[in-house]
Amino acid sequence: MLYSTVPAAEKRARFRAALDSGVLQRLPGAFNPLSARLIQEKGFEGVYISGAVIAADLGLPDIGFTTLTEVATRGGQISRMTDLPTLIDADTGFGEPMNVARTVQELENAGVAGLHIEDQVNPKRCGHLDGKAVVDADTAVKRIKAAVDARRDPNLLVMARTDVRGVEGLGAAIDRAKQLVDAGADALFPEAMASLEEFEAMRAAIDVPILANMTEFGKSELFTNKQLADVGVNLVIYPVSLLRIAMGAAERGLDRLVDEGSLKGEVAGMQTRARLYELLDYEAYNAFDTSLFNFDVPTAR
Ligand SMILES: C[C@](O)(C(=O)O)[C@H](CC(=O)O)C(=O)O
Ligand SMILES: [Mg+2]
Repeated sequence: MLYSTVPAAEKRARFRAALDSGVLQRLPGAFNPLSARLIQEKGFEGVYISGAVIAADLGLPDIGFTTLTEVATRGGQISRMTDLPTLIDADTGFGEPMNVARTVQELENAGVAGLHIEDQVNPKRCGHLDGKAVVDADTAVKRIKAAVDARRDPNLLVMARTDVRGVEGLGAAIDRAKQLVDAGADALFPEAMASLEEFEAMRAAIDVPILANMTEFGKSELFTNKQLADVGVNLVIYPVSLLRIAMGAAERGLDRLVDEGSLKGEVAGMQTRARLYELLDYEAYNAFDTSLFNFDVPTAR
């Protein structure tokens, strides 16, 4: 009830240990706090908090409109709903290296287990689109150094994301990755990798955990967990997938309502009231007041 009782420091320590375990960590993106509970219940190892989803949720394109306050607030709302570690998208760090330092402290306060900072210029864009641009190595390194120096919990995972692959190719991306790891990055997010061989080459070049971004409609094929584990990938994110699934279902439902004048035909595919209450742990709130859950809930699933 109310929810996670696991302190952020403990989640971070567990995340570090899990990344060392050799087991692929699967992090679906929570599109709201409630979906983070679903992710935990289904047995995933962590929860991703996507910048693209936070922006889309606000009806904005993912080009750097969201503020640190909005992202940290959402990070806190989602992190408090799960015992799992959360990894949050800190975009370019919301400004200059000095701003990156503040970003890290605010996200740390929000209770996330890790965050990633990317080397795109502002305004940034989705890493799987053409026409993006990256900052020079010196600026990218400064962002990571500022992040590492600013954290107060040494277990807060500072992940460097490089977008160089889509701009200058794999060789340049590997060079950039090495510089970011030398700057103190605990893990690496090589964006828009084109093949398993590219992940393999990145794996051979650096010795920190590597993330694969299995975003749909992007530059990477949707590899299986086994394919990714076999080439030495340590974490995989499905950043926007649950939002896409939910919005797809919402659109189909609305079309049916227009066509049929009722949602009767949709009910079988809906989450039931019973299941929603189960996820909310509704019954547990009787601990405060036993009159709260004194009714029958239809159990049909
Ligand atoms: C991972 C990502 O940064 C995100 O914000 O979720 C996006 C995802 C997407 O737009 O598909 C990205 O730049 O890859
Ligand atoms: Mg993003």
